[in-house]
Amino acid sequence: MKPEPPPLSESAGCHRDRATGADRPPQGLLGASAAFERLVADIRLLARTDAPALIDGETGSGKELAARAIHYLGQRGSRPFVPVNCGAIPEALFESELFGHIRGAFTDARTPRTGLVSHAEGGTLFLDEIDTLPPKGQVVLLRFLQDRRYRVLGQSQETVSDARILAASNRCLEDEAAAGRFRSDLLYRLNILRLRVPPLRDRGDDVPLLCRHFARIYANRYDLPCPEFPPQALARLQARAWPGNVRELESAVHRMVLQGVTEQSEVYGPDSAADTSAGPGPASFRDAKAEAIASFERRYLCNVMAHTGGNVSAAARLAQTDRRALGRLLKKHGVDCDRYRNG
Ligand SMILES: Nc1ncnc2c1ncn2[C@@H]1O[C@H](COP(=O)(O)OP(=O)(O)OP(=O)(O)O)[C@@H](O)[C@H]1O
Repeated sequence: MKPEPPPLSESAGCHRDRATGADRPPQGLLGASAAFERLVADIRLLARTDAPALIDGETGSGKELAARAIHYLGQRGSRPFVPVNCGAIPEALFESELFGHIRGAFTDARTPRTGLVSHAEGGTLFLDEIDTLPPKGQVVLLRFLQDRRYRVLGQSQETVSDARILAASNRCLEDEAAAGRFRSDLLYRLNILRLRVPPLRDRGDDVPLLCRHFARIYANRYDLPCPEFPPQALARLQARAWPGNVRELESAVHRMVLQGVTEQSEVYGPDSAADTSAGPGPASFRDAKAEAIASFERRYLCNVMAHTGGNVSAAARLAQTDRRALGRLLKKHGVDCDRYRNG
C-alpha cells in the first residue's frame, strides 16, 4: 500500500473562502446541517493536536473522510496519509504488513517489504475498522502504541516511529471490550481524543446538497443530463433512515441518474429499522421500534412540509394536530421549513 499525495488545495492548509473570509468545510466533506457544522468544528479541533484519536460512527457515515480532513488540515498535511483496513489483513501477516520485513525474515519473505508504519512516517496511519482486528493483531498494535518503537521483521535494531495514529470503528469499542472481543488496554491507548460522526438520518439537511453533488458526478461519468430533484422526491430522501448512510445515498443517486428521478421514485432499496444488512446485527426490539417510529415521523413531517410549502400552520391543520406540538416535532427532527418554501 502506497501513501497518497495530499490533495493540492489542502496541502497549503488554507480553508478560508477568499471572498467571504469564512471557514470552508474541509475538501471533500459536504454538508449543511447543524450536526455537520459541529462535526467540522470538532475536526478542526482534532487537526490542531497530534494525539491519537478514535473516530466512531455507522458504516458509510464518512469516518475515513473525517480522518483525511484531520490529517490534511493539520501540521502533517504535506506528509503521507496511509489508510489500513485492519479487517482485510490476515492475522498472520499483520505484523509484517505494519512493520515490514527483510528478505528471508520468514519462509515466504523472498523480497524485502517496507511496512505501513514506515510509509506513514511524519504523516498519519489511519487504522480503519479497528474493531475487526484479531487478538494477535491487537497485541502487536498495543506494543507499538506503548512507546512507538518497532522492529522490521528479521532486523535486530528498533526504529522509533513519528506517525500520528487515527483509528475508526463501526462498533462501540467500549461494548466490544466489555464483551471481551477488544482489549481494553488497547482501547485506552487509542481513546485519547474522540470524534463521533453522526449518522445521515440525523443530518437530513445534508441530503439535498449530497444528492446534487453525487448527481453531478454520475451524470458526468455517464455523459447523461444531471437530474433535478423535485421537492417531493427530496422530502422522501430526507425522511429515510439510511442505514448505509452517505455511501447508500450515493448509490441511490447513482441509480437515479441512470433511471431518472420522479416524485414517486422508489429506486432507493430497503428502508427499515429492522434492516440489518449494513449493521453488525439486529438492534433490540425497543431500539428498532423507536427507530421505526422516528423514521415514520421524519417521513411524515417531510411529506406534510412538501405538501404545504413549508407552512407550519397549514401543516398542523392538515395533520390535525396542535401547531406548537408540530413545531416541537419539526425541531426534534431538524426539519428546516424554509427549505420547502420556494421549492
Ligand atoms: N460529508 C460527506 N460529503 C461527501 N461525501 C461523503 C461525505 N461523507 C461520506 N461521503 C462519501 O461516502 C462514502 C463513504 O464514506 P467513508 O468511506 O468516509 O465512510 P466510513 O464511515 O469510513 O465507512 P466504513 O465504516 O464502511 O469504513 C465515500 O464515498 C465518501 O466520499
